[in-house]
Amino acid sequence: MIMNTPARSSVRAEKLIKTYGSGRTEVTALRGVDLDLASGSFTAIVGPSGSGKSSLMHCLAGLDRPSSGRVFLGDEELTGRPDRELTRIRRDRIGFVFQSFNLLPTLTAGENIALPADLAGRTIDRDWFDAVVTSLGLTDRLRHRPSELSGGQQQRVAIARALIGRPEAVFADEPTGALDSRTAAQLLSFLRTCAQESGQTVVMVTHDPIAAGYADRVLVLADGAVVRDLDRPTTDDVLDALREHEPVTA
Ligand SMILES: Nc1ncnc2c1ncn2[C@@H]1O[C@H](COP(=O)(O)OP(=O)(O)OP(=O)(O)O)[C@@H](O)[C@H]1O
Repeated sequence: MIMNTPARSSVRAEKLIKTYGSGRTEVTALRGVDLDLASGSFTAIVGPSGSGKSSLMHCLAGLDRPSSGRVFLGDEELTGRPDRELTRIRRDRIGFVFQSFNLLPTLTAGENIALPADLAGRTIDRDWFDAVVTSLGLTDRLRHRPSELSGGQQQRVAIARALIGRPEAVFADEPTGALDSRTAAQLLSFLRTCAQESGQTVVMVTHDPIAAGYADRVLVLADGAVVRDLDRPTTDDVLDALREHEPVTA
């Protein structure tokens, strides 16, 4: 009998707890999250505002440290490492798209996209650069500076920058927030291709059930815990799961 090999684990978290502040102002953003995302998977994290989505992504991407628990990228543990090593792992193996695009205003779009690879001293694969830029519709915008681009174009430059080094894990916080529906659909299809064809592990936070419908797996977060784990859900499945966990309003 042929056994299916279990998918290789890429991003893993054990008993993640994240609290901010202390004493009377203490807020618990994550309450013991366990997570295992396979290489080449595309996962969407959804949930009400304040449910802990950004906190979870920041801990998984090594941008913030959990209060307790462990985070792994492949076989390497991120938790407990000195800042210098975390910075190296992030630079070499992780791409991150922030809600605020964090583009450098004095550089052109093309230079912004190439910057992380340049800083890491890596040569950029021209074919891959062209594929990313074309899929994101940025070919005729490469010489523009961020101030000369629309919000959606700046968002796409930030996404191209995160993808250009072909990192094994890509984390995107609301990547379609500033995009019209056609450009959003193009981007989501491209992220899915990155997962399926390049084996990259893609994790995205989104408020949009349609965007979540592009993912293989949707995790619903509520009050700092994963309350649903949906396998290839439709947009309606995501909407239903979100409705179940809407915060009760008076
Ligand atoms: N730096 C911080 N200091 C104090 N509290 C914080 C901080 N960051 C987040 N929180 C709190 O932690 C909880 C989870 O926040 P988080 O940003 O992770 O939620 P989210 O699901 O991403 O929200 P949104 O969808 O509104 O972006 C919230 O109650 C928030 O107020």
